[in-house]
Amino acid sequence: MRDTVSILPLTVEGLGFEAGGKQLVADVGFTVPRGGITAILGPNGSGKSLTLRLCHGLLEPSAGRVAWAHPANARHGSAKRHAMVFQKPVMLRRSAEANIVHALAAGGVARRTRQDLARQAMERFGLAALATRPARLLSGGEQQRLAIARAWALKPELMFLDEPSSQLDPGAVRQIEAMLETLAAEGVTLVMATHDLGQARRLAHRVLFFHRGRLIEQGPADAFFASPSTPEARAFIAGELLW
Ligand SMILES: Nc1ncnc2c1ncn2[C@@H]1O[C@H](COP(=O)(O)OP(=O)(O)OP(=O)(O)O)[C@@H](O)[C@H]1O
Repeated sequence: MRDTVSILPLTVEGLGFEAGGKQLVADVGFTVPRGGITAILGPNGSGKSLTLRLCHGLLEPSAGRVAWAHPANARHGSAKRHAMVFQKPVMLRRSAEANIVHALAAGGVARRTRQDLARQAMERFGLAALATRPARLLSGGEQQRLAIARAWALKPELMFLDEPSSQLDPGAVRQIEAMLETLAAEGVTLVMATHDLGQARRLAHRVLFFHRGRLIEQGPADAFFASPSTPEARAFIAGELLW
């Protein structure tokens, strides 16, 4: 049985990442409390994806730290209490449902419950009709919904999402947003990089705004959009080209 002590808040302090002699992320600090949706905004190449990967443990920071309130629970067996969904979902060459079963197996879930949990996840997000279809033949939007359902099946407390709907048509974007709202309403904490300002306005409670590898502004989403305090954020919101 899962330990129910929360891994949140997540505290990031002085986070830095260097590669190829370049400082790509520098001196990043923020806290993610329990609940709500945090949008990570910023122009191309500003360090959003790297920050998500550093927080999820896919990269080792070259400076600073990523601290979970209850570190022992951040990794539970091989199943983490935080999950990550990528811009382009990676699907195995098997059915949609088998992709979830595989993730549950990799996450250390007992064999006898995997099938039921996979089915629940498919039903939860209206994917039951796709269960036996080869996952790689699903549309982009269907694959992304499956990727989110697959992450959800492992019962994460927090989900990192890297541009989860950037390659989808408006209808599929709406479906993904509805899924994210459902997850947030269920109490899953979401941290999401997005280019889509409309999406951030619709979904986010908090904003982290990155520019050139630095977190230069953060706060409640309403305040960020109504009165950004840095010229860079003002320009970004106004749709002016930034680099
Ligand atoms: N492993 C790496 N080695 C060297 N440079 C890297 C590496 N990973 C990312 N970068 C560079 O670091 C910078 C930040 O990358 P990151 O992917 O975090 O940007 P981003 O804000 O997510 O951008 P986008 O909005 O375009 O996805 C970019 O200039 C990128 O080319």
